[in-house]
Amino acid sequence: MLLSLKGSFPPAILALADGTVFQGNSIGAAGSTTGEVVFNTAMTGYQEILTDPSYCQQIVTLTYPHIGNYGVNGEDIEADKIHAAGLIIKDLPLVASNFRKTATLSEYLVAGKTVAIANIDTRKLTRHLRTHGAQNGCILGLAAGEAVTQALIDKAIAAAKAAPSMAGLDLAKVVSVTQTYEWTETEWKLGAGYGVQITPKFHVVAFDYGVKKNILRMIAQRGARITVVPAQTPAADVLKLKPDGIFLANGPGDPEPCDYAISAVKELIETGIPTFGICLGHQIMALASGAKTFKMKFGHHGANHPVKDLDDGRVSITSQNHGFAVDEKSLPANLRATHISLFDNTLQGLARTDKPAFCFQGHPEASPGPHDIGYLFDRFTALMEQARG
Ligand SMILES: NC(=O)CC[C@H](N)C(=O)O
Repeated sequence: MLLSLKGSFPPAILALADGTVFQGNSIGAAGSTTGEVVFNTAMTGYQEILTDPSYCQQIVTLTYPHIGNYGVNGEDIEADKIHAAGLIIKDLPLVASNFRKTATLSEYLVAGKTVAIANIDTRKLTRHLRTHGAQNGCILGLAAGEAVTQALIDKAIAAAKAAPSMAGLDLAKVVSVTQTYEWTETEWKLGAGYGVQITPKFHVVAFDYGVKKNILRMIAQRGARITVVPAQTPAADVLKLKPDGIFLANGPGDPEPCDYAISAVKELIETGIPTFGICLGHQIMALASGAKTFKMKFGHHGANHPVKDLDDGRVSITSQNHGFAVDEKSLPANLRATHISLFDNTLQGLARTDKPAFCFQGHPEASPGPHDIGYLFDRFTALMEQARG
């Protein structure tokens, strides 16, 4: 099976900035891509991962060996296009089968102009990234009939070395929308697909730093109509919309240079409007409250990360995708730790002690992943109920 696949796809090269080179097959668009190479351990959900805007300028390695088994469909998307800079997998099965399948993974990557490599030793690559840390890389996907040469390998290494470092990059404003829009779509149900919120109880304003659609669906499911605003919207413009709650989205890049977001959030939290942040939104809430963030060695990217709720001891299995984290030692007096990662004890959740504002580093919306920590969305709606009195 593998042999016939190898024969039907042109060669591809993956080069890391430290000069490590892998050779495999190009299963996506022909061409070249660069980005920070990270690994994700989720067993399913490659379409949600590829479309997650938080992967902008990152090349994702999937550690699960068979990727593409169920093809792709029109529903499992977290944004309207692929945001990951590239994809690295071990084995692309020749047969993709699912009742919702509309195309194969390879067709989807080509249509989405995404460069991708298969048939490399993803275990070896992952061990390398774990030992040496996430680093920049380049995938060269050759055209049919082209052969790998030393000149092409050197070109890929040079491109990997020249790619910008993720630390210091403000990408939230790059992926954010430019126009405000309304959101009413609710969660997916087997047989019915996505629903619509027709009787909203709350109005939530969501900052789009690179928002995943399933976050908006889960907020809408709980009775909100949502106005999604561009990342650089000033606090005064948000207040004019008279929100019952404010949501700070996930997003790509380093949170520290997002000064526009940090100052708007600082001002908004002070008003006492209930505020909830996820991932980049969590990091921005922490920075707006006076804490500090740092770049992790290889981050958390997966769908099986145990996280402990420090208030009740409950452990949830969570979806994760972050390369930066909030430094626990930097927490000011009005910010308290609510959750920690049981993998490495890093901070996973925070709450303000003086305002109805809280945030979470992982992904309670899953997509892909388990729904254990979906209770955080209920906490947000409970805060909006309380604020109403
Ligand atoms: N998913 C996210 O929002 C990621 C946040 C940030 N870009 C990080 O890598 O830590």
